[in-house]
Amino acid sequence: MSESVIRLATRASRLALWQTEHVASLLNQAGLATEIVPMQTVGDQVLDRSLAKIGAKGVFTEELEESLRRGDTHLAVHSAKDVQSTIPPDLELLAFLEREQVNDVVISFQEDFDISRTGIVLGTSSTRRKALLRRFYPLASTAEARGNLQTRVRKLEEGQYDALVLAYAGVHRMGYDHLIRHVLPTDRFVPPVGQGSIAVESSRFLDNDLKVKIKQALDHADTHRCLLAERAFLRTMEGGCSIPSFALATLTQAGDIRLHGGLISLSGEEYIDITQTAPAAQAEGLGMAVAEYVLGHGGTAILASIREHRGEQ
Ligand SMILES: NCc1[nH]cc(CCC(=O)O)c1CC(=O)O
Repeated sequence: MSESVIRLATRASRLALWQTEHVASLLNQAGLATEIVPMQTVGDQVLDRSLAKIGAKGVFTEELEESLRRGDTHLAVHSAKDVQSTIPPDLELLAFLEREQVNDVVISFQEDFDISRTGIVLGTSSTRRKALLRRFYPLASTAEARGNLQTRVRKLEEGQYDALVLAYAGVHRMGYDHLIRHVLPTDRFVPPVGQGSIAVESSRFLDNDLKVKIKQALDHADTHRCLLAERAFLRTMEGGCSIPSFALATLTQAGDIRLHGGLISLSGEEYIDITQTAPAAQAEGLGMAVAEYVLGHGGTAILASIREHRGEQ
């Protein structure tokens, strides 16, 4: 095998492979040869519990990071949403790919599906989606839906739920657009940090010239700036994927960053959010400021009650 082939660590799900093939094709266009190395993560193996209950950080990333450390692979390709807010010191996030539409969507095989109807069952395992649904669609109930997208869509087709609530990015990439019945608005269903972008991670010790080439081929500067703000928000919230926090950064026409972030209680009753704007160079400070506002205006109490609730289970 030639030394110059870039080995890409990825989960083995079809969505992860699609995303990694996308990364590979951008690298190939830049003249870099690639090889895809699929692997299983804890998140792929433990399917009988919600992610909140598995609890461990990095359920979809740790095995990929271990492979970077061993030098078995050069890059790990993740859904940005699945990447922990703090990266271990021997690793770094090299690039964020241009973001796909960020919305959550509702998919169903029922052509006349209406989310406002009484008594419908929505499949989701996300604490954020469950809480937002309780707040905005209190007539619906939710049921656990773990597993990769194909598994969830099969369960939907079998009638285990009336509909699934999912990220548009995954639905679109897997070719399920024809099942979309509602596109949930981002001002209410604010997405989780990173949704819709692909993150590329490497060892800090990867050759510097190669890092520069990889960044040039993959990184989308505007997305990267937005993700810096969102990830600083998440770090300050000390949330991780099991906390129903949300944050969406966008660029204004003037080139500033606008960050809408918040937190919702599990019952959906309490909802704290704020939008702030700052110059793009202060992306991380903006993320911290929005999180500090949320924590200081009831967020700390919500987090404490979520932890207490977890302790009881
Ligand atoms: N948590 C699983 C996961 N990780 C990334 C995506 C979709 C792609 C993305 O959000 O970037 C999904 C599925 C979903 O939330 O519906």
